[in-house]
Amino acid sequence: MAIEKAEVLTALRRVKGPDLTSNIVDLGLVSEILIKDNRAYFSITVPAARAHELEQLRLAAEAVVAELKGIQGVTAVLTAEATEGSPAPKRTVLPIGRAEHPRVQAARAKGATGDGSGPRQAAAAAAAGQGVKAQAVPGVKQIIAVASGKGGVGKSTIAVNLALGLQAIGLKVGIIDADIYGPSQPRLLGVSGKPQIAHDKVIKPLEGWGVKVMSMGFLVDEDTPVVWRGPMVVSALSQMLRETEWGGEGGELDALIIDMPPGTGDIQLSISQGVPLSGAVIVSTPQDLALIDARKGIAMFKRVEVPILGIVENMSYFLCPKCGERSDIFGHGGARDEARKLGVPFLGEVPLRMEIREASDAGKPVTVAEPESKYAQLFRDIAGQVWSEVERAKGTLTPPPHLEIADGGKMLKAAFPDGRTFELSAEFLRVVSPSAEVQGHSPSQRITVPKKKHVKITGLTPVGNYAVRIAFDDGHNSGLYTWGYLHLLGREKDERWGKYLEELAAKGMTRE
Ligand SMILES: Nc1ncnc2c1ncn2[C@@H]1O[C@H](COP(=O)(O)OP(=O)(O)OP(=O)(O)O)[C@@H](O)[C@H]1O
Repeated sequence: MAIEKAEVLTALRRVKGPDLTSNIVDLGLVSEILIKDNRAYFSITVPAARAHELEQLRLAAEAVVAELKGIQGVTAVLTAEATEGSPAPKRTVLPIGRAEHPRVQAARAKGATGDGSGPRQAAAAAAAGQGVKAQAVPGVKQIIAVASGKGGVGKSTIAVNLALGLQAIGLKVGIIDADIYGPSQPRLLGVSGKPQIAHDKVIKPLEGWGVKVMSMGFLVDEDTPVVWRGPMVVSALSQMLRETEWGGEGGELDALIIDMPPGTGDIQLSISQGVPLSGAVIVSTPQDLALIDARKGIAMFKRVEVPILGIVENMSYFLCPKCGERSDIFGHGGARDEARKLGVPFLGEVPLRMEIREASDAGKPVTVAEPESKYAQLFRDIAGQVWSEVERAKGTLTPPPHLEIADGGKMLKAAFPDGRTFELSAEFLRVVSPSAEVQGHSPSQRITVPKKKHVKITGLTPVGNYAVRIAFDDGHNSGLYTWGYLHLLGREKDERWGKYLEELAAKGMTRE
């Protein structure tokens, strides 16, 4: 049954205004009520100076609406009329601490399973940073936030290429666009349309280049007033996280990237408290101002004990397409210095390049558009480091193996400190090369075919202390094999890739 605005207004008439004589509706304090998917959103105008003491009023308003039959969620915020310095009165949401909603308390006391709306409320409350411990997200192993202290630094571009880079190193990946002020992931991944609701009201995510994608843009219309987008982002994100079928047929996602809204305000804080993040990647440009904001971002994540996986310096330098000359137009190296000072990993410098922008505009990010380019390589290297940092933070980092090229290059022997030794044929390694020419994470989506039969390994180049780059005699040398990936290949080569390799063999390829 759809919730009507009139019902919400009737309920709110039970709440007395700050003067305790009349109710908040008749006092004209309640804003336009927005109802989406049986979730109600509204604001109550109060004097800015009394925001803290009127928190009870906000809670009371949420509580009376939460009692309506069929309601799925309520978000009320206190706003103040800000007239100073602006020609037209403007509403600002007051940044107040949000206490736990009584209904959430009740649901939690019941183990958050009681009346069906309890868990959802608890999840929304968790996402709203209301002191509920972040719950795990079904179908997702690790969640990585990509954040920036300010807008326009290329956060979304880095996020999508990071997702594709992670996929290229053998992981199953999804991405959520939480940037309510300008959702761009579907466009970047060349995806259009809206996700379908499958069985049991579960949302089926869209998919672009093998990456599962959900966007705030699917749930919150562009015509939603900006003042509402902040509060809505938190509950819509919670809904998207927990009601989307991330796992599905392909199995659990190894990593879900959240393209965060730019900045370090209340919304970002709520997300980082309410979502079980494995860590955060901070994107910055080299300018001092951007770095100050990046520092704020790092401080915010540290405050809520989210590990910083590292900093990426984007638009780090300009490479002249004609002469190849490099200019440090924004200054350069600031993020590297900042990372050193703050004791967080520095993940890499991404140049300002037309190819990167054009590829994004065309819905085919550079990592898939030009997989052999140095930019794609760079994103795979960044992804490799990010993943190692995630594993380090979780205590699951695979220690380096002893590697040996055997049988005249036909075989790689990998002996891991856990005592396991794997023999991986050159041809198998070539086929499962984690380069971006390999699109998609399932064997059938992989398009890599060695350029010659009986391919051999010609060289191993260690990268950091987390991966090796393997060169083959057909000229391919851009695949980055992390220790974790090599271990996985050894463990699961038959189950995951056996059938595919048989198909290749049927086409005339051999496994040795
Ligand atoms: N390294 C780069 N080289 C060239 N263009 C880039 C690069 N990184 C990002 N851009 C371009 O800069 C613009 C802004 O990038 P993007 O949308 O990724 O930034 P953002 O930080 O997510 O922005 P917002 O905060 O507004 O969401 C886009 O047009 C994008 O294509």
